[in-house]
Amino acid sequence: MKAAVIGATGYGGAELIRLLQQHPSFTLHSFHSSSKEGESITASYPHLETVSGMELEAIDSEKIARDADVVFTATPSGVSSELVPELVNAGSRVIDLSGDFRLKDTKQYEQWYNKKAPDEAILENAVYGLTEWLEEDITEAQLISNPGCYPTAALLGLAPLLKQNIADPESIIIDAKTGVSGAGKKATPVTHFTEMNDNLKIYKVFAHQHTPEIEQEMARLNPEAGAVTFSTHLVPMTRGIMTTMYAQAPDGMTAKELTDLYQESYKDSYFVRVREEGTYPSTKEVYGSNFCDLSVTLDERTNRIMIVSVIDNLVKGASGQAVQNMNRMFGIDEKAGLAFAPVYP
Ligand SMILES: NC(=O)C1=CN([C@@H]2O[C@H](COP(=O)(O)OP(=O)(O)OC[C@H]3O[C@@H](n4cnc5c(N)ncnc54)[C@H](OP(=O)(O)O)[C@@H]3O)[C@@H](O)[C@H]2O)C=CC1
Ligand SMILES: CC(=O)N[C@@H](CCC(=O)OP(=O)(O)O)C(=O)O
Repeated sequence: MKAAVIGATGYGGAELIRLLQQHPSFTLHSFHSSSKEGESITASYPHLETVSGMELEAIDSEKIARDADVVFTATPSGVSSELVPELVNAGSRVIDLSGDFRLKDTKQYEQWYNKKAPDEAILENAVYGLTEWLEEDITEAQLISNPGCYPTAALLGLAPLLKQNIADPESIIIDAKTGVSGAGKKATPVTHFTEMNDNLKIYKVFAHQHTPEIEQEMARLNPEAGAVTFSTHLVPMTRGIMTTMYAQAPDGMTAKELTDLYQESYKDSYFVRVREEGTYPSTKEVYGSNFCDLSVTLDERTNRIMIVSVIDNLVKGASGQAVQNMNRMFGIDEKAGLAFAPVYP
């Protein structure tokens, strides 16, 4: 089967190329660019020399739909909302990495992204692809909206608690940190070297566009869930997200019961690894991989649950989960092309 990647010159696109070039059932059919048509991908990414010398092609939705079995749109928010409907209407099966098709409430999208919402008919049929918690079979789905990086880490960490209705959802606080590749390839005044080196920054305080996405999906897991406190920080590292989450526990709960619940919840999920009680994951332990490592514990003095969740933002937080969703869409083993160990140290 054949895959096409739009936005191949970005970080998410480059990661899709890395994952797809060694996939057992898909070949990389074409890469597409809005600004570098005709250039070799190695002009943008010399590390892909000998891996793929293919040329970047223009974005022609009709042609892509005719030639490829699946299309990844690793394009910015506001671009996907225009591009994805063209592809869907031309008959493509699409996995979109942007935030454009995640929020079902278009008013919320316009408020948090400050952009025009996508076509409602296309949006209605988009399936939110948090793979481990998909409620439906996606083998017939035409459009998957791949979750945001922070929501992936946060929701995988909170889902067992929410599903079992263990903690008061109103008490949940999500404190998150990310590596700088989360901001994409272009340096900005916030992310360039002298700003980020030897520094730790809080940003988008109470204004992060992933807040409504997390709330929407928390409510799907537990209708009692409402507004959440969510803070985001930039850390001087390339890849990785750590979310540390807190919730008030009911009386009488033990750390062991919580760990047992998490281990049971994820016993059939290859990519979610729940740590033994008393051990905590770090971002390096998932670097370059599709794993999400979790630990859960209880502070007996405050009766507060603490969950730690780590992912690689470019893999489980973007391109890896997108490939996992593609595997599900095509009814093949969800681990295909993804069952490799993290890069360590
Ligand atoms: N980085 C991360 O960790 C994560 C990113 N995402 C989301 O994935 C998407 C891709 O992110 P990322 O790769 O980091 O971003 P980058 O900024 O690194 O790359 C985005 C690419 O989109 C292409 N592009 C820009 N404008 C247009 C346009 N008008 N039409 C078509 N293509 C365009 C550009 O390629 P060209 O100029 O060659 O067309 C660019 O290389 C974004 O929506 C992002 O929010 C989601 C989760 C995590
Ligand atoms: C470090 C950094 O800036 N990270 C980005 C991650 C979000 C992203 O990738 O955008 P989507 O909304 O399309 O998921 C941010 O915090 O906005």
